Amino acid sequence: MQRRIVVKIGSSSLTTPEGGLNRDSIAYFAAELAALKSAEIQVVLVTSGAVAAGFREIGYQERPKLLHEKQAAAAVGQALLMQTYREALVVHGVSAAQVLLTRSDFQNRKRMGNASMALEELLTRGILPIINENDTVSVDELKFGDNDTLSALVANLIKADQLLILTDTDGLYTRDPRIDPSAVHIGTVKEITEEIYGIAGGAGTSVGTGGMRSKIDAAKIASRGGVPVFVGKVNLPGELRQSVDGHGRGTYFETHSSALPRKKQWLGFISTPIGTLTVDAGAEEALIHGGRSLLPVGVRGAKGHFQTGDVVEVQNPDGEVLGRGIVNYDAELLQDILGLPSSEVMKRVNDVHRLEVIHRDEWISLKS
Ligand SMILES: Nc1ncnc2c1ncn2[C@@H]1O[C@H](COP(=O)(O)OP(=O)(O)O)[C@@H](O)[C@H]1O
Ligand SMILES: N[C@@H](CCC(=O)OP(=O)(O)O)C(=O)O
Repeated sequence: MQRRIVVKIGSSSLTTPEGGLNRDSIAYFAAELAALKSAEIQVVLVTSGAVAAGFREIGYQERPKLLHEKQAAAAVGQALLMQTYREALVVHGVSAAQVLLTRSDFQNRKRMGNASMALEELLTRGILPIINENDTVSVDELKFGDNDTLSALVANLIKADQLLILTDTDGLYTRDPRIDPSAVHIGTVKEITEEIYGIAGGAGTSVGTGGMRSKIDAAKIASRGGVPVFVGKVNLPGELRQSVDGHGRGTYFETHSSALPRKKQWLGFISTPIGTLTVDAGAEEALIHGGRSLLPVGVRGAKGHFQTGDVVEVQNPDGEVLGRGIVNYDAELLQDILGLPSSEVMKRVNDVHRLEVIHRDEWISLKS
């Protein structure tokens, strides 16, 4: 079985701060990607840079902030981006395909099936799929915004062996190194804890969007999908291959667990919660450490107009998100029984198919 890698390149590595594509960078990445393909590694590229590449040509002085302006800039920039990649790749005999995806595509099983089949076919035929968010049609609440999350979902979808998130810094530091030059580099992260989230800051430049925080989010999604992640910098010949082989300038995020079942990946990282439940300390313990289901007795409050079968977010009284699950009651009925012991619930309801508010098989913990 051939090794399969997803490489994500951020705007900061592809464009100049003033706007516009850095053609030398794209030529460099094209050579590095071609070298992986020559080594019989299957590669999918997730690339940002459409907005940054297009905004000057459309007449904006700086990276636009309004959604419709970003969408217009991306429409110009995406064509430029693909054209530049294709020209740079053809020199190495590599043919590229454009794939544009949105978050709502991941929420639709059929569309995901189609994307997955198309990607498989492209890889089988030796083509390099180049993926970006379909910025021009993405609406605000369904946007990835940065491509880090998109790259993690793609890595899980195609069951990649590794995800490499390339950026302008050589990985994670104890603080944003642009702000604190004495920050210490972290070579390996065994587990993504609250502490790791605490040290990751926002974007470093005016062209980048997600910063280190969104890379940690992505690393979490991929590692829960069973895909190890590298976040770092490559700009020397042969350095992408070295990074794949574990000798890169960056941070390696390990994965211990085997891949979560697809249903749980969907629940945790793709679904859109319709409501929020607040649970007490006993229920938190049962869900997080006990591997148990959520019973009505542990629910303190419910917000939102959810129906049976919808996804809800679960939090503790401090507002900390504990996870997500599929709820077995609609909001109205749950209001009548929350806090009640199971014996009492059984007296009041007669046609629910389960007593549990969230069954453990339909729950994913998101607590770090
Ligand atoms: N703890 C940290 N360690 C390293 N970089 C950090 C940290 N916190 C914030 N950053 C910033 O994240 C930036 C990379 O993210 P971003 O600008 O979004 O790049 P990209 O366009 O490649 O996605 C770095 O340039 C750095 O300034
Ligand atoms: N889809 C957008 C990605 C936005 C962006 O800047 O993302 P990133 O550089 O990965 O933080 C684009 O191509 O401009």
